[in-house]
Parts: sequence; C-alpha cells; structure tokens
Amino acid sequence: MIFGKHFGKYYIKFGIYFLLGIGVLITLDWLQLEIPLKLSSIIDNFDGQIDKAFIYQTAAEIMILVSIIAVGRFLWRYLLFGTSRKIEFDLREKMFNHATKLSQDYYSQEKIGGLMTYFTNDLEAVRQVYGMGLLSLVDGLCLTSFVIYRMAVMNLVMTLLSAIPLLLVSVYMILVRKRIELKFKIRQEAFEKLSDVTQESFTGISVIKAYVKETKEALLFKNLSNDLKNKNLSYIKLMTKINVAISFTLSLVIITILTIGSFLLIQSKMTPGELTAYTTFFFTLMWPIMALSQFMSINSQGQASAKRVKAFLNKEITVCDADDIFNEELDLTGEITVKNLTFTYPDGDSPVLKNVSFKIHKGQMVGVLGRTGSGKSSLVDLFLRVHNAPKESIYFDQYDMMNLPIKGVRNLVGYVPQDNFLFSDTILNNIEFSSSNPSIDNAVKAAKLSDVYDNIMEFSEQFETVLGERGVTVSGGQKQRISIARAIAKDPQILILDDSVSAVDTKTEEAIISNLHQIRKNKTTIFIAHRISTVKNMDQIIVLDKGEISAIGTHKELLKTSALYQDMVHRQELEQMVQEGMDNEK
Ligand SMILES: Nc1ncnc2c1ncn2[C@@H]1O[C@H](COP(=O)(O)OP(=O)(O)OP(=O)(O)O)[C@@H](O)[C@H]1O
Repeated sequence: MIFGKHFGKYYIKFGIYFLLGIGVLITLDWLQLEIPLKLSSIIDNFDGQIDKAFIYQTAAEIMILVSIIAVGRFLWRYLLFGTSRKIEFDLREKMFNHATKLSQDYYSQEKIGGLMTYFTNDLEAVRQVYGMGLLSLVDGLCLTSFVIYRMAVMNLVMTLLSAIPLLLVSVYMILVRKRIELKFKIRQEAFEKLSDVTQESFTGISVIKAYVKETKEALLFKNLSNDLKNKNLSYIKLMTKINVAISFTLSLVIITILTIGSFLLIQSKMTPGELTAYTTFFFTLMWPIMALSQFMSINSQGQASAKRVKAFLNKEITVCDADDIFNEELDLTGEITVKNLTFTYPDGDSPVLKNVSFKIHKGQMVGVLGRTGSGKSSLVDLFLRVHNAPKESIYFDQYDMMNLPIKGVRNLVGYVPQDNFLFSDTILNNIEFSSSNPSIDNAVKAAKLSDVYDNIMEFSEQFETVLGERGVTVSGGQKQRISIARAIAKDPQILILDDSVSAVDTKTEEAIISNLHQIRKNKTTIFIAHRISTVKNMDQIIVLDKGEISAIGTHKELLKTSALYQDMVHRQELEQMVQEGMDNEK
C-alpha cells in the first residue's frame, strides 16, 4: 500500500469507507465458505432416498447466502472502488493546482508529454492500489486464512501438506516484488519518453513538414515505440513467469489433495461430501492466492508511480509570496522604479540584466528597444513576477515589488506575450479572459481599439466563433491583435506589449498605437519593439544592449546622444529602402 506524504492522509480522510468496505468484504469471504458445506451436507445425506424437504431447505439457505453475497459485492465495490476514484480525483486536483503554481522555469526544463504521464498512467497506477490493490490484499489474506482454517478443521495433515508449496509461492512473490517495481518504473519512463516525442511532433508538425523531416520523426517514433514495446514485453514476461509458477504449484496441490483424499475415502476416513467440500475449498483458495500475486503487481506499479507523483508534488514552488507581504488593498498608480537591477536566471551562470536603473512615471508610454537577446523580455517578465527579482530592485510606486502579493502584481499588469496564445474557445471568451462575466460591449470596444473588429465580423459566428483545434484558424496578425484586445479589455494600470505588433503592417501598427495613446492617458504602457517606428513617438525610450542600459530618452534626444540608437535607425532606414526598391521592381 502507498503511505507517506501526499498519500497516507487518504486512509484517514476516507477511513470510514475503507473500514466499511473491508468489513463487508471479510464478512462475504466468511459467508461464501458456507456454500461448500451446504453442498457437502446434501451429498452426505443422500442414501438412495431423496429427501425433498431437506434439499428445498438447503437450496433456500444457499439462495439467501447468494443474495446476501450479491448485495455485499455491490456494497464493497461501491465503498472501495468508489473511494479509489475519489482519491484519484483529489490527487489529480492537487497535482493540477500544484502545476499551476510551478514557475515558468519548471516548464522550460520539463517536457509537457512527460508531465501528462503523471496525470494519466501514474495516477491510474496509484488509484489501482487504493481500489483493486486493497481488495486483492484483503481477499488474499482473509479468504486464504478462512479457507485454510476450514480445510485444517476437516483434515489437518492434508492441509499442512498443501500449505508447504503455497508458502514457497508466497516467499517467491515477496522476493520478486522489487523486480516488478523496477520493471514497471523502466516501462513508465519509456512511456514518458514516447509521450514527449509524440507531443513535440504534433506541436512542431509545421516545422517538420517544412523541413521534410517526416521520415526522420517517424523513425524516432518507431525506435521509441519499439523500446516501449520491449520494456512492456519484459514486464509481461516476468508477470507471466510468476503466474505460471503459481498456477503450476496450485495444480500440484490439487493432484496431491485428490490422491490423498481418494485414499482417505477408500479407508472411510473421509465422506464423499467432505472430499467435495475440501476440494471446493481448495478451488476457492485459487482466487486469493492469485489475488496476492495481483496485489504484488498492482502495489509494485503503484509504488513506482507514487514515487514519480510524489517527486512532482514535492517540486518546490519557487515563485511565491514572501511571509512579510503587504496584504492591504493598495491603489497603485502604475509608476515603476528599477534600481540597480541585476538578474541571473536560476539555471543561468551569468546575469542577463546588469545594473539596470530607470523610472517610468504614471501614464507614460515607454518603448524598450534593443537587439535580439539584449534582455527586453527578461526585464518585463520580472514585472509580472514570472521569476523572482532581487529584493529592492523593482518598485511599484514606493513598494518593493517582492513585498507585494503575486496576485496583486499580476492583476495590476496586463500582458501581451511574444508568442501569442489563444485558447480553443470563442473569440468573446478569449478577449474577455480576465473577466469572470464576459461582456460583449467590452470585447467589441477592445477589438475596435486593437483593429481586429472588422476581421471578427467577417467570421460567420462573429464573436462567438470558436478558435483553435476544433475551430477557425486565424492568421498571425489576427492572433496578435486578438491578444492585444485581451490585454486592452482588462484595462490594467500597467500594460506590457512584448513585440506584439511585429506581425501587423505599419499602418495597422500606427492605428493601434494611436488608439492606445487615446485610451491610456493615465495608465502606463510599455512597448517592447525591434522597429524604431513602433517606439518613435513614445514619452521615453529605453535602449538595452547586452543586458545593460545603453541610453534613455525621447526619439529626438536619442538621435543626438545614442550611437547605438542612431545605428539602429540607420540600419532600419536602409532595410526600408531595400524593401521599397524590391516592391517597385515587382
Ligand atoms: N528561461 C531562461 N533561462 C535561462 N536563460 C534565459 C531564459 N530566457 C531567456 N534567457 C536568456 O536571457 C537572455 C535575454 O533574453 P531575452 O528573451 O530577455 O531577450 P530579448 O531582448 O527579449 O530578445 P528578443 O528580442 O529576441 O525577444 C538571452 O541570452 C537568453 O538566452
């Protein structure tokens, strides 16, 4: 059985169900052994004369027993299997909640396919321990003891002889337990690898097709699938060996019982009814012995999976509220102060942001510019508490952000990520994602401001159009603008757009920026961009270079003071000229 942190508590939480279920099961185990005795009495009462009344009475008694057993079977199934489902539900919820609290770093290191295995195969293996596993253990121990007791009462010597091979089987099963666990663990890991690759292949299917790498992917899949098949076969081989060994031993015991029993019958030391009851008891013993072997297998699988689930649940939540956070409701204005911020990723060895300092006043529209890899996204990710920032390096108004509750910080900030993600849901629900009560008026307003309204109205279901896997596929530019609409609809005090207008043309970009200028007069807006055209008219432009502030100022100021900015302007003008030349040639 599974004990320890995360699992042991279920025996207390559902203790009453387990106790009742086990109680019913034990009662039935005892009652079902009455049936062979009843049959034995019918056989031994038969002396050439048919005693109809006795047969009717015994049949009625058997009928009552069978009815009680039927009701009991329903009861224990409900109590034990039902409880195992409740535990599975509880654990799944706990795992999902934990998964949502794990930091972004966890997801950049772990593969989603592997993570899914915890929620499917592993959880299933754990549930089996609480359901079928517990049943097999109780039945295995109690029914075996009851049957052996009944058999011993009838013939002690014959029972002792039969018990020797059974004892040997039990010792063998205990010895082989660790091997089952190991083989199952290896099998699960192979399954996890295959899940990872399958998930990645489907997600990256367009890249695979574009590079004509279908055969390479199919080969990789085949190899991993083959590996899983081999590990499955190795596991099945071991389990088959165990089952064959048990069945063979049981057959040997049956032959012994029938041989000795026949001699006892000849010597009138046993009646035919007794021999029938005795052999029926032994046949009854087959299930609990197999059940014990089944328990070993279920338990070994469950232990291996529980270790994996436990390791997942024990993964530290690194981005969490400090003990001394401000819990009062704060009316933050959107002013941001960054003071000597130096930041290194938890898995990185050198800082990606070095001694960064600047101030953004309430209501300013600020551009963050820099070459690729200069640290722009890392900087705004810190504003969202995706990672932990060093203490006393980022302030919202006068408050150190690390002392503010994460929920409060994330409610303050609206974010349009670089890799726009839309849910497989209606456009309305995607735009009104932040609201618990989606409003069509608000969604329409946000869609108009992000210049995607006309596109939405062209879809037959308009705002009710379902996007994604089972719905409409939108273009990159439409996706970006729906993401912008989602952030606008939230109307946050601080709005961050991370390279969010790169897939739209300059005219649309100008329209969106002009709309944002209109509606965000008293609110802070930060634009991360590569294009000078995006940030040209902003109140302040922060130029980052290799994680350091290279210059800060308006477009006009930077043209005079920043060589890097001048260089970027120059390059982009050249690029534009080349592009225009190519367009004219066409
Ligand atoms: N999760 C991470 N763990 C470790 N290093 C990271 C992580 N994310 C980004 N980096 C590194 O941090 C540096 C800055 O990356 P960042 O994404 O902030 O740059 P950027 O200026 O936004 O680039 P781009 O314009 O291409 O989006 C890069 O060297 C990158 O490799």
